[in-house]
Amino acid sequence: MTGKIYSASTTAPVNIATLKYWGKRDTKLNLPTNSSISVTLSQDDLRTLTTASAADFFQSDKLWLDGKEESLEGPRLVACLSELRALRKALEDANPEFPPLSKYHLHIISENNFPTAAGLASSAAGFAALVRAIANLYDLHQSPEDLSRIARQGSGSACRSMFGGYVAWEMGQEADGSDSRAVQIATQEAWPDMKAAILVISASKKETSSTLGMQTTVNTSTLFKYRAEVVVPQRFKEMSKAIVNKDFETFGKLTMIDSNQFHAVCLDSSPPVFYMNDTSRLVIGLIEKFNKIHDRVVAAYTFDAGPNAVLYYLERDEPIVLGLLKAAVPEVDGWDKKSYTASIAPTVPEGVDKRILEALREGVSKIILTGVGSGPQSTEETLVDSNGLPK
Ligand SMILES: Nc1ncnc2c1ncn2[C@@H]1O[C@H](COP(=O)(O)OP(=O)(O)OP(=O)(O)O)[C@@H](O)[C@H]1O
Ligand SMILES: C[C@@](O)(CCOP(=O)(O)OP(=O)(O)O)CC(=O)O
Repeated sequence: MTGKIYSASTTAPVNIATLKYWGKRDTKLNLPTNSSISVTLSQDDLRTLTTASAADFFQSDKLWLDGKEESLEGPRLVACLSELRALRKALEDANPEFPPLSKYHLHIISENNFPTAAGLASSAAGFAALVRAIANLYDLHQSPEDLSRIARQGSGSACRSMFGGYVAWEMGQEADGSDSRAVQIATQEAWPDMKAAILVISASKKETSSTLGMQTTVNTSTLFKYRAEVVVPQRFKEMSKAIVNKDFETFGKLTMIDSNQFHAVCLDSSPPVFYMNDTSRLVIGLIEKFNKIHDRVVAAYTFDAGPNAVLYYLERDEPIVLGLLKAAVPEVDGWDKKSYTASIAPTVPEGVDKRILEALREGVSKIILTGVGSGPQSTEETLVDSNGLPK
């Protein structure tokens, strides 16, 4: 017997930090040791689509990710579901005519249009979509800031994917995490010409998870304390100001030095944690040289917990940045996704060693061209069929 299935679907974006979150002061609540900042990337290129559904005949909570059933027993998922259910329960208590969705089991179906667990921030988009979809299903009226506190418990960086544009995660001080949440620094419209090129250097699952890597750093790195207590608070103010002022020179410089410091504290951990590889380091060398030749910051690199490079640059510099990348990796997948790249000529600026470009060719498998984008969006597209199962 099947009864009514209630459902809601949303998409959610990936975000790539420009001031990195690395370290937890509370591992259960995902409370960070420092505030962080990120750019939300366009969902035209990278997105999670999640449908949350509830019905009185569902036998248990279930999650399907990219067509495969996954366990819902992990403490992070449990924390998100129980907080959302408690909010729905309060709404039902105040409005007895509402259907008792808080008592029904959930079927959650999700698809990422990019590789999962490959250092492309799938957990951020995934948990943001899960929280947003259930909040929509439950008709919750909490603000994105409030919901970001729940998404944070799924994966820290997920709290920043509750917003589009330029986003800060304020670390907060409270032991219960009530003030550790994401806020928007600037909308996508306020600084729309931010572009990003992702060089996929490896799309395989990483060796050391972010969760494990950052706890090794917190427990063993002596440089880490200085980063969290002295460097990041100052950098947070400078980067927020650079974003509001659309000052790419400062934004880009801070982005690069912060990525490098994050990887330095990883190296200062015991045992050391390595996320970048030789190709990643070639990208750093190339971009440093390129900026030097132009005598300004044209492109800024950043690397998360994996070897993939993300380059931020402004739209007006697209011809020279993509000209360089076309000279380096002309054959990789991804160029054909954007028709405007056909007219961009491969260009090697004088002073760039062609051997570096040739070496890069060996290590880069794909390019994703994207830019700043919006936050989660409700959609009519649904992943659930009339029996409450994945379509
Ligand atoms: N759409 C989704 N819905 C729910 N959970 C998801 C979704 N996508 C990813 N996840 C969860 O996130 C995990 C992957 O997170 P992980 O941190 O290992 O990789 P990543 O997010 O791609 O990389 P990084 O955070 O370093 O950029 C998956 O194993 C899954 O548990
Ligand atoms: C390097 C980072 O991407 C680390 C992200 O870590 P996660 O948010 O994936 O970690 P958990 O909270 O343990 O799920 C930097 C960042 O996104 O700020």
